[in-house]
Amino acid sequence: MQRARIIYNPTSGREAFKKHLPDVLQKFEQAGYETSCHATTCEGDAIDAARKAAERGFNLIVAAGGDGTINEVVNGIAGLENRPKLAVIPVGTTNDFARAIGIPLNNVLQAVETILTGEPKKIDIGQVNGQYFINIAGGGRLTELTYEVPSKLKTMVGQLAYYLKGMEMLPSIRPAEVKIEYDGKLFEGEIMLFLVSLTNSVGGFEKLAPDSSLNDGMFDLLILKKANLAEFIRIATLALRGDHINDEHIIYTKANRVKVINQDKMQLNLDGEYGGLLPGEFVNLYQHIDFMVSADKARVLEEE
Ligand SMILES: Nc1ncnc2c1ncn2[C@@H]1O[C@H](COP(=O)(O)OP(=O)(O)OP(=O)(O)O)[C@@H](O)[C@H]1O
Repeated sequence: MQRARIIYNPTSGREAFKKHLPDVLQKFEQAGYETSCHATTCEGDAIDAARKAAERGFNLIVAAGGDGTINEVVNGIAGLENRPKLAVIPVGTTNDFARAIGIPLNNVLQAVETILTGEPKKIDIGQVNGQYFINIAGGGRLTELTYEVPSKLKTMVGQLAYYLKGMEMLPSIRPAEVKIEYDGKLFEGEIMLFLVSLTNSVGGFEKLAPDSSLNDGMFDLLILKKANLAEFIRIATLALRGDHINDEHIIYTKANRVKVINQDKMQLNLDGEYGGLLPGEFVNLYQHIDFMVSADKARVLEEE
């Protein structure tokens, strides 16, 4: 008998998941899973809950929440030898990862249907300084705006909140002096930000890392070198269409390992949350987690 554990964040998004819970449980039961659930109680609780579920032999963990909840569930199991499969029901404010694996957003029952008709696929995740990430990591003042946006504002206006906060911060953004080693190459100089990404859709910029693949063992590394305000606005506009990658201020390349050594104090951003201070070495863990992806996405991944 297959066993599934649903770990859901009751505060996520518009708190819409709970009313669907009986239907969700029933659908997983009908599909042959003996299913139970756990509502997270505070920040970090999904890490513990996921680890316990893995240790108790659940075959599938279903994370219901936003990117923050999936990140925690992954952090709970990524270090274990025997890792259950993961599935995602996206009900958060930002659901970049669910979008990347083809799970429909903001429709709980459709998401469940997609999971149950989908396939497990081995997907890369990232590791840095003992922590794991699923979408993106980065550093530089500009990346800090993701956690300076108050969550109430996030829920109310979604992605727009990031842009507004970004506009407000722009004039105060200072470059930072760094050394970045990536797969044997070295960049040394002042940067506005660097990003190490696993998926191509980041904070509403769907073409920020246009070449990223979910299962090739490589990050997309993007470095934005020192730029003035006018240059920065021009590059951000290009980035909306994915046309930023040939700009002279940008380094955009694939890398399996990225080591960042900072001269100035620099915070690490992991999947949009504060992840401690840099320096750090980012390692791509090749096909480390089995995620249930949509049938369409499974076909695309097989063809890549
Ligand atoms: N019971 C709880 N009370 C308060 N916070 C919680 C609770 N359970 C989980 N959390 C925290 O809420 C954070 C955000 O959750 P999550 O990502 O699921 O939803 P979101 O905020 O709607 O979406 P996103 O993070 O994608 O913007 C998580 O990082 C988690 O630590």
